[in-house]
Amino acid sequence: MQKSLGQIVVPSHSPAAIPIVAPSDGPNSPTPKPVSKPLKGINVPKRQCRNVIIHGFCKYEDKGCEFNHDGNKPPQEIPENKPKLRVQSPSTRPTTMVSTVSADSVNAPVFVPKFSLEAPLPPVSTTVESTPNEEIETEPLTSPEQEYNHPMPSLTREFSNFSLGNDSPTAQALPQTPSQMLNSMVMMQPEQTDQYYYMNSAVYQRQPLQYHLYSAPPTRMPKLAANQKTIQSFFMPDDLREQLTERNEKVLTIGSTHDQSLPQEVHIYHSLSLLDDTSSNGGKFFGHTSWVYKSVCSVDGRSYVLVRIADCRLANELAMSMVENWKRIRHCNVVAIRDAFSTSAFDDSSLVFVYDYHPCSETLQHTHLSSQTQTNFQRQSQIKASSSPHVPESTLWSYITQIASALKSIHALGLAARVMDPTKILVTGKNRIRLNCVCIADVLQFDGGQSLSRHQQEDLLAFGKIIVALACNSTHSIQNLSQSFEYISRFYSPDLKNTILYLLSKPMPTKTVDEVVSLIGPHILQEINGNHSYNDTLENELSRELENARLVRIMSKMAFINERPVFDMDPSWSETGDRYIIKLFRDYVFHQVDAKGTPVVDMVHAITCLNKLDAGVDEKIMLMSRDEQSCLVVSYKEVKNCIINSFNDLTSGRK
Ligand SMILES: Nc1ncnc2c1ncn2[C@@H]1O[C@H](COP(=O)(O)OP(=O)(O)OP(=O)(O)O)[C@@H](O)[C@H]1O
Repeated sequence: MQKSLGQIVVPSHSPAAIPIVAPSDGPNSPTPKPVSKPLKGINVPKRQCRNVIIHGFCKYEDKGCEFNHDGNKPPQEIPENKPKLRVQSPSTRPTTMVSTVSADSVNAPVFVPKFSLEAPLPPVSTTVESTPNEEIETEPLTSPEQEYNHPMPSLTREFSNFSLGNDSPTAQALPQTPSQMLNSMVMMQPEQTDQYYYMNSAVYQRQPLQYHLYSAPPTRMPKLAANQKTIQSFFMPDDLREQLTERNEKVLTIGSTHDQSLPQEVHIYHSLSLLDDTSSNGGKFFGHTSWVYKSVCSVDGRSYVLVRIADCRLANELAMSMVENWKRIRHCNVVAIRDAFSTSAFDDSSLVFVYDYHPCSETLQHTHLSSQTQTNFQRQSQIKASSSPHVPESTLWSYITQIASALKSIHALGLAARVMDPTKILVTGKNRIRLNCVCIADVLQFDGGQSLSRHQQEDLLAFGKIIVALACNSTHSIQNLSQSFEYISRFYSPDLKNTILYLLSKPMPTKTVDEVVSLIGPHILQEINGNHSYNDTLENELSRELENARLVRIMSKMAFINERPVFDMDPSWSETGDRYIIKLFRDYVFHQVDAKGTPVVDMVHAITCLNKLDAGVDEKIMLMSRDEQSCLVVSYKEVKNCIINSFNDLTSGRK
């Protein structure tokens, strides 16, 4: 038999995923039907046209419709060489699987016309099986090439509908309570309604993450066969997923709405919440009270940090020009400043500096030098050399490298950090640090850059003090340097001690951050190596998740279509035409049973099938109806087209 697009031939090696079982003879089928394979030279009686049965006439009677249009006459014979498309019951030919369904049949819906009789009949494609040995004649809707070459832009549009992120401005401005939701519904005209509006909305209070629900892989894995994989191998490690989920959660969390003291809106920022709620008096910044808020920008929908300097009036208007200078610094170890403005929204004259928000960040002070983590410095001398230091040397070198790198960029642009303090350095994730609150000092104590070199020398000095504090695990260590160096010599390498000595040495013109960088050269290489390895690990994880994102999209589309009770006024919409194929495919992927009727729960099978479906490969599979009365051989590509068509139907705006 010739393979063509219009005819499906089951490949001999086709994986018969659902065993082909002869149907049991029900009460309604007392006699087995004869094999209906059209034999060469024998004419087959022509069958009654369904359009005549349903509508009383067939518009295509004179336009090539090959079926019998004379309701009372017995079916005629058709010429033997006329191409015939049919589905045969698997019961009749269980071994050769004569599923001579047209490939186009996957697009066939359909006895129920969607359009009125006056309107042109929907051009449906050639044939589909609904029960064994039944055929329906149709005209192809589009050429197969047209169907398979689905335009990319429309595909992209469809996928963009699946955006579940909440980082769009629309998503951020969503109603939070059901009553707000109701109000917004009332106010919205039907044509304004975004059909995905509520998909993105956080209507209910977000619940805290249930970390205990994340299960780790068993500690002892059973020995796996070569073709077996653990379920964990498909997904990213739990700890990484937890970390990323927690960050996403932090970004989405909007502060307590009960804090009425905060303004609803400050400039273009709303949903303010205090980031540091431990102190009721705020922090101190060059003698000014400061507050740190997380907020959402109404322009781009992203979260930002607002550092507010309360009750502050600038003596020199030029001071704000420093913000533009600082905006030029885009460095991975500096929290980027985005904007600065003065405002009376807090019922005073406040200066507000806007920074990028890095969720789940802690200050260096909090991570290593808080009252709980600090060791009593007086007892340091009693600590034995055999015990390990509080901050491992590799971590200290990582910090030194990152701070040196940040300072190098800052000093190179003719600026000084001036915020070298453990409370102004953020730690995010493992050893990832960033200088925070840059620029504020330059604005509050504006001097037109006259004391730049002094400030740069102070940066290096403060850098040295931070490392001493971290190494000795005490902020007081700097007050007793001889004891501190004794401790450092005991626990850390001479390289580290020399670097600290250099940073704490007397300020002089030759003492620059460039010198520091050359001093720590070998450790920078180590840091680069570590970063590359970590990047490789993350990329590896990303590549696996990439597949998962594809699968979620295609599964979501299937879920939108399958078992939909009513669409287009048609209660059987999800059971007919393209949708029927999708349903059978869903059964093929997820609802298989073995010979004993036990469910086959095979993740590898499901993921492989879904990947092939998403890629739209030409490989053919055999789908079988639930009553096992009919089977259909289709390619993944055809199933994918069915999904695309049906999803387009759903999203075309028809009611
Ligand atoms: N850009 C940012 N991204 C994410 N979190 C931040 C950012 N800036 C600050 N934070 C968080 O806000 C908290 C408060 O910041 P702040 O600068 O006031 O630190 P602090 O330790 O309270 O210092 P101070 O004692 O001077 O008030 C920090 O602990 C940090 O977790």
